[in-house]
Amino acid sequence: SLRKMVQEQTKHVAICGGGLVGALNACYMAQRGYRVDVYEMRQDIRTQEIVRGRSINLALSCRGREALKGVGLEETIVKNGIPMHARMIHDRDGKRRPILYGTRDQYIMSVDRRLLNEVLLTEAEKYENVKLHFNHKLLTCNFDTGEMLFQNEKGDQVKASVDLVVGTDGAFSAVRKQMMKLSRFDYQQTYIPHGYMELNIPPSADNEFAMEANYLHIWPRNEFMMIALPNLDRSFTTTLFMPFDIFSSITDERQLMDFFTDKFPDSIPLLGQEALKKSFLSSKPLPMVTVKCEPYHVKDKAVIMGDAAHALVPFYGQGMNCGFEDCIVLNDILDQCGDDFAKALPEYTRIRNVDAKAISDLAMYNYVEMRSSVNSKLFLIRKKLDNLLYKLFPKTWVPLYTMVSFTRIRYHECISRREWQDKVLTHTLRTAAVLGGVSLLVSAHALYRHQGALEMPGWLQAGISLVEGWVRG
Ligand SMILES: Cc1cc2nc3c(=O)[nH]c(=O)nc-3n(C[C@H](O)[C@H](O)[C@H](O)COP(=O)(O)OP(=O)(O)OC[C@H]3O[C@@H](n4cnc5c(N)ncnc54)[C@H](O)[C@@H]3O)c2cc1C
Ligand SMILES: Cc1cnn(-c2ccc(OCc3ccccc3)c(C(=O)O)c2)c1-c1ccc(Cl)c(F)c1
Repeated sequence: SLRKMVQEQTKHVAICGGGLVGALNACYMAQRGYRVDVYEMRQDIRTQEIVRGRSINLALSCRGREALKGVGLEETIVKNGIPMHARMIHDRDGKRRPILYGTRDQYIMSVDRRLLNEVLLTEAEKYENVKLHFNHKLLTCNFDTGEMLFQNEKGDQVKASVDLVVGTDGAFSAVRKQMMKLSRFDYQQTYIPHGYMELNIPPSADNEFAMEANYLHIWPRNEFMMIALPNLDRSFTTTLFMPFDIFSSITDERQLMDFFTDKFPDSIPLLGQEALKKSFLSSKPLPMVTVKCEPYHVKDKAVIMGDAAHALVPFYGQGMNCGFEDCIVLNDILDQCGDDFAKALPEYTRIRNVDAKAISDLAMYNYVEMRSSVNSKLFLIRKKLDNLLYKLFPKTWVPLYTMVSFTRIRYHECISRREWQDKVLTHTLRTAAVLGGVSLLVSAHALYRHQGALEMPGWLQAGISLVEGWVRG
């Protein structure tokens, strides 16, 4: 029948992992007319009750917004987010200084992770060619036949076979695990010595934000960093980043209060002393892993995206933004290749791998930089200098953070442009210094001659002979 023919013609795709990237990608593939089955190992998060004070939020920037726009969701998400126009740097003496991210329209957004996932799942479900399967954990998949084996909540095994397996199952991806058995699959992972712990700054007594709302609050203390992003309920989700061995050295209330009084004194009244003690001493710090691998595809049968392909350390706030941008990149390539997976998948690896590695390196660079040399003074100086040079040379000195967060310049190009800018700037500054120095010497020399001074000071003679030598050389 016609229906059977159409069904044969229609690409059948399984998306393993209904997290942020999987749910978004389901919308992109549904838009292409594919038959989409999403398999998520957890239960439907939309049925779980909301736990107050446990909201996790994420910084959404340009790349992620563009991806949401591609499926008509940007407005919905922006409406439910809070713009952050600047960083608010907290000094140890409690002083707070804002540094703008750029112009009025250059801001990042604080969005609630759970709400984002729910909106994406609900949007995906609206497509009649999308089916969501919760409580389905992928066990194995066969890249020759497209067969997949799941385990459902009853412990039964469920089989499925499709034209394309999409692995969006996160940093510990089962699809990637299968790929690792194949020859010439490169893989590397690194756990960093820092852990992170989420704390909560509740609204103030009169139910207002306890700090300025439209800011990314940062307490940079070299090897300790803390950030706070605002929530719609006027609380701030606060994340403390610290080496695991420091976490484990704080075992009682005294040690905890000594530590916070020394490092983050202004945050104690905001977090609430009793709440801080309770949540810190009852939580375990979580690990952060970075994963790099190549290729992202297997023949015309499988592709991995999001954290499954490139888990980043969170020191650039780009993991989700990068995973969302993966969806645009693959969608554009499918347009160019006319939905021919044999062509599109190798092209996806060729294009995306170099950019994912670039943002992974940038995130790790930020981690190393901030851990080793960035306290609040230096944070301020570097960002103010960045903004000043950007004002003076808007075409040549675009801060790296601006390129990464407010443009869709390919991640690897952000690095090469930055290196070029550094070269240009150091060359310009050196030339200016030399020219400045030479003109200083020449005018000083002329001044002395004019005043008939016979004996020129030694530094002037040395400088003049240096310049003569340089000019002759
Ligand atoms: C502390 C911290 C702060 C962060 N802050 C930011 C930020 O500010 N901005 C930003 O852009 N990013 C941020 N990130 C990164 C962001 O959280 C991730 O990049 C993003 O969640 C990746 O989405 P994903 O869908 O690829 O993976 P995940 O969100 O991990 O989703 C994977 C899904 O797959 C499911 N799954 C796993 N295994 C299986 C299986 N075998 N079968 C079926 N389903 C499976 C999981 O249940 C999950 O639902 C942060 C990360 C951390 C750790
Ligand atoms: C969630 C999120 C969204 N963006 N950023 C972010 C990251 C780095 C930044 O600068 C690095 C730097 C500052 C000073 C010197 C070198 C590098 C800036 C900035 O420029 O404001 C903003 C984060 C974030 C995530 C974790 C930590 Cl620990 C953190 F502090 C911020």
